[in-house]
Amino acid sequence: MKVSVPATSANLGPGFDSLGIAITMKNQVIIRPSKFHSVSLKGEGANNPVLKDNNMFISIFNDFYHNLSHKKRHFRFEFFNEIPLSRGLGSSSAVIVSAIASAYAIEGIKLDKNKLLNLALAYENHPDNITPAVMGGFNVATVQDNEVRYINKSIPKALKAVIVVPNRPISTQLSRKTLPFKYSKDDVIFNISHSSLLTAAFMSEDWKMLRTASLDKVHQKYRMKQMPELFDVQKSALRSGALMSTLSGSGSTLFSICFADDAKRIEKALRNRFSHFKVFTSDFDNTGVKIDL
Ligand SMILES: Nc1ncnc2c1ncn2[C@@H]1O[C@H](COP(=O)(O)OP(=O)(O)OP(=O)(O)O)[C@@H](O)[C@H]1O
Ligand SMILES: N[C@@H](CCO)C(=O)O
Repeated sequence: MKVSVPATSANLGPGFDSLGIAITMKNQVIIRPSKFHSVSLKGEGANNPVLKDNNMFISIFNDFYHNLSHKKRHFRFEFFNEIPLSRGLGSSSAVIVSAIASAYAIEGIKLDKNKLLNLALAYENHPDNITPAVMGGFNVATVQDNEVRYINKSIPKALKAVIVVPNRPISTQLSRKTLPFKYSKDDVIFNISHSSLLTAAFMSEDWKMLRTASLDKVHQKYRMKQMPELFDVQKSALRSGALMSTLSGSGSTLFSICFADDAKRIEKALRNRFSHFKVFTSDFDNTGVKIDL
């Protein structure tokens, strides 16, 4: 059985804890019944001993598997990870979503995507990464009465993402602690209006509006101060023709959206200037989690 889950970029500027989008970069796991428990890891995190010995996927999978099945079985887990850890591309959401989906699939139980999303919420209480990880595309989401309420929109092929991944991680948990406890009324109004405009721009495919609509006063500047070079990455991306450029999730990745025809030029400009970072272009994913039995 094989499960794959896309990487995601959350917030998209002003939509803190609410907006998120999926790209084609993904994590994949193949699970087979086996005489003994064993784990193989390829790609991102392959040399990280924590992922072998105390793997978040295995512990979430076991929680669900033991509740769903009364048989005692062992499995071989083969992980192929493309999503870098703690870089703001939704690595933890991908793990949560794939572990829950796998436990149901291995027991042959069909799991509705909305139920999967609500189960994932127990492990990540903001819905902006888990919603695109499950559904694909652009998503605006909130939580009410312990349920994710969302609206989803596919992204056309005419758009691509140009992504700059710094060589230093930022933990979401720590990064959230750098944010203020209180915001001024002006900043709150600024973010509500920009997040609303950004959502409307995605829904109506008014791409020229993205640059203005993606401005934020709630989290980016506080977080980017930890790695001031990110301000230069953002300015360079916009100067090279990106439609918008925002801190991805809690960082450290800078995520730019552009017209497909401009992607190679923007990627080249960013690679020339920030050769010590990983720079690449990606398509958007409109499918979300995929399960092959
Ligand atoms: N492939 C993986 N296998 C097991 N655990 C993982 C894997 N990828 C990430 N994790 C866990 O998730 C943690 C990273 O989560 P964190 O929320 O800090 O970053 P992120 O999800 O990549 O970023 P963001 O939420 O900003 O998009 C890692 O420290 C590790 O515990
Ligand atoms: N909305 C979250 C995304 C990262 O998980 C944050 O910015 O902290």
